[in-house]
Amino acid sequence: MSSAYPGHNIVVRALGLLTVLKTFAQHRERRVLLSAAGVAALTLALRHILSARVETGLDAVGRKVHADYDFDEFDVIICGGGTAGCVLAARLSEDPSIRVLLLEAGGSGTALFESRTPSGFSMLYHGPHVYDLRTTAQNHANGQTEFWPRGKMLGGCSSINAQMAQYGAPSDFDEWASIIGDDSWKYDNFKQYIRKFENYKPNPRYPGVKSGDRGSDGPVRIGYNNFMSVTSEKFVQAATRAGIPFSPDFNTEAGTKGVNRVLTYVDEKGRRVSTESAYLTPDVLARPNLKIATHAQVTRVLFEKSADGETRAVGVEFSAAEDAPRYRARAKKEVILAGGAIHSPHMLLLSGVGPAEHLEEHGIPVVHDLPSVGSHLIDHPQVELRFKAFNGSTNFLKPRSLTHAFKMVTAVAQYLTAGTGPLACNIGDAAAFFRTDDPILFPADAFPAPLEDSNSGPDSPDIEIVATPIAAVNHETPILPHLNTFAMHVALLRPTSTGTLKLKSANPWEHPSMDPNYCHTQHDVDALVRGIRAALKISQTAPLADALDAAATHAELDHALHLKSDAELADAVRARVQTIYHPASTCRMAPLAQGGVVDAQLRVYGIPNLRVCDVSVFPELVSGHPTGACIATAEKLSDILKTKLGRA
Ligand SMILES: Cc1cc2nc3c(=O)[nH]c(=O)nc-3n(C[C@H](O)[C@H](O)[C@H](O)COP(=O)(O)OP(=O)(O)OC[C@H]3O[C@@H](n4cnc5c(N)ncnc54)[C@H](O)[C@@H]3O)c2cc1C
Repeated sequence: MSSAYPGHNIVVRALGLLTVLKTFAQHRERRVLLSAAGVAALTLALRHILSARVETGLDAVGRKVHADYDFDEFDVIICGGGTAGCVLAARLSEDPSIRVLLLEAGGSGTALFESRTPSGFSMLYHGPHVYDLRTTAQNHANGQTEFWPRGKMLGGCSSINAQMAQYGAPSDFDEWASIIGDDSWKYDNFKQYIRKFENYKPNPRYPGVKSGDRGSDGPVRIGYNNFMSVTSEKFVQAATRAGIPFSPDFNTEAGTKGVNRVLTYVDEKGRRVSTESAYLTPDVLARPNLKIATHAQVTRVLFEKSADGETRAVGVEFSAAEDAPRYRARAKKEVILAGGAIHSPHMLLLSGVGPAEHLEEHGIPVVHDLPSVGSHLIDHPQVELRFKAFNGSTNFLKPRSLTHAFKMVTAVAQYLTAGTGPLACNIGDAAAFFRTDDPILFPADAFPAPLEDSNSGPDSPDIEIVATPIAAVNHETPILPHLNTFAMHVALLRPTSTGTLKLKSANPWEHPSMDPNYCHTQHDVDALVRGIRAALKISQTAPLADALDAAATHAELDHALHLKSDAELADAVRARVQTIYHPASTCRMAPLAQGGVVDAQLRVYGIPNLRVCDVSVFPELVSGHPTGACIATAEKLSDILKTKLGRA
């Protein structure tokens, strides 16, 4: 249930921090040091947490399911207060005539130190604020299951992501428009919603970013406010020398190819900008027509049939826990699912909307037979290449030695006083975007076999290399923690393998089964092999080559990977593929006959007042990072609904 007072949160968070530090306090001298670190960290936590607010209790918005059928009524109920959900809640409630209820399964993200601090997100991975999900065993990737974290808090994944603000190529959105047959999704029309959320202030240090290309009045602060590691700076220079042009701004009409440090969702005080922090500001939270219930998991949507036989969503059922009371709230006009790529299709299936046969298998009464719910699950697969660096690693953020603890104390002090330093590093601080048919990187004499072109247009990339000043096992545990490490994450942006999401059971508290079908197509393996070749070339180009220890031979390191044949690299891809956290497209916006779940206005086919709005509606995965397109999609739906429902 919701915590009753902010002080409770402060104590819990501070204790969490101290527990982390305590792990390393095994010797007396470390204890002295760590007390200092503990005090600094506690102060930091307090500073970030004081804004925590009392959360709305479930009783305030619903009546118990068995009490009666006279439950509280809203115009719009939003199920999921994540990246898209917070945008919808804030924008729709701008019109005082629209009564909005936002139901979120988790608590507040801004109240969490690990979320607000750009480098801290992986510390949340296996706790209560993140869905600790795993894929099914991957048949084409050595039978492995993959860790798939998803944010369970206001802001959703925008509260735990790597804060990289690159939104996808213009042709990706033109492709969306062509799939759904509606030009309002074309980049030239859709970009107004990107500009609407952006808040970029020109910076003389980055003259290449043209103010006309970036929005300046929106709620989402973007900029180069993150800390940039020395090794990633060298990566940018080496990639340029290896043949990838420098790009002053990844998000322009000219396309998204090139290399640079990344624009981030980090503000000038060095804090993460999530959609909770950007949109659910105190003035928004004070609106009498907006109610937000946290720790409120929607267990199903409620439907009624009208006299003319039309099925309408009339409300939702929700609860704090499996064994806690269930509540209901009534939606007079619209129900919007914004649970993300995993939980929006999950909510649809639990509510009886999906493939009839699959629902019947689990004993769920079929409300509407919609075969494509959960199909077309797609993700960006990646392979992490690991190197020993001479310095510059952020390994010490997970301290393992006295030296690390010293560095940590310095970093905490730097962050506290100036909002910068390694704690303000978003971890993925630089990136290169290019194509597998680039003639400079892949000359025909060395790469004679052409690959299938899976791009959305001639200027969009299909490979991204993300540079990180740390190499980690399972996304969080540093490899060789006593060494400085550096990693390049080679990600395939336009995979042709797709998979499915299905129910494991009719129990809303059991997560569905997710099969992204990694490396099902040979194309995906071959394209990743090319990406790895390019990354290895960059690793051997100055000045990055001089920053990496080419003589390091540990089995966990990839300094000798360039000696392998393509067939050996293909084996390595299947053995090492993992997620870069971008699952999408499980409730696709596409024509019904082509596997669609929602139409161009994000209405679920067959149920006109039930909509889905999050990355699950992406017709195809963008060739970049999904948050920007997700926020813009929510901005667009808000405009559509305010025109339809509002008075103002
Ligand atoms: C570790 C990580 C790093 C990433 N890095 C980047 C990056 O650098 N840049 C980028 O652009 N993208 C990044 N992404 C991807 C991006 O953050 C997501 O694609 C995007 O935020 C998803 O937004 P969404 O609205 O679809 O879902 P989410 O933001 O996941 O929101 C779904 C919300 O619904 C809630 N919910 C779920 N089920 C229910 C229910 N039954 N009832 C009530 N509430 C429910 C959840 O708790 C959550 O708050 C990253 C993701 C992760 C996990």
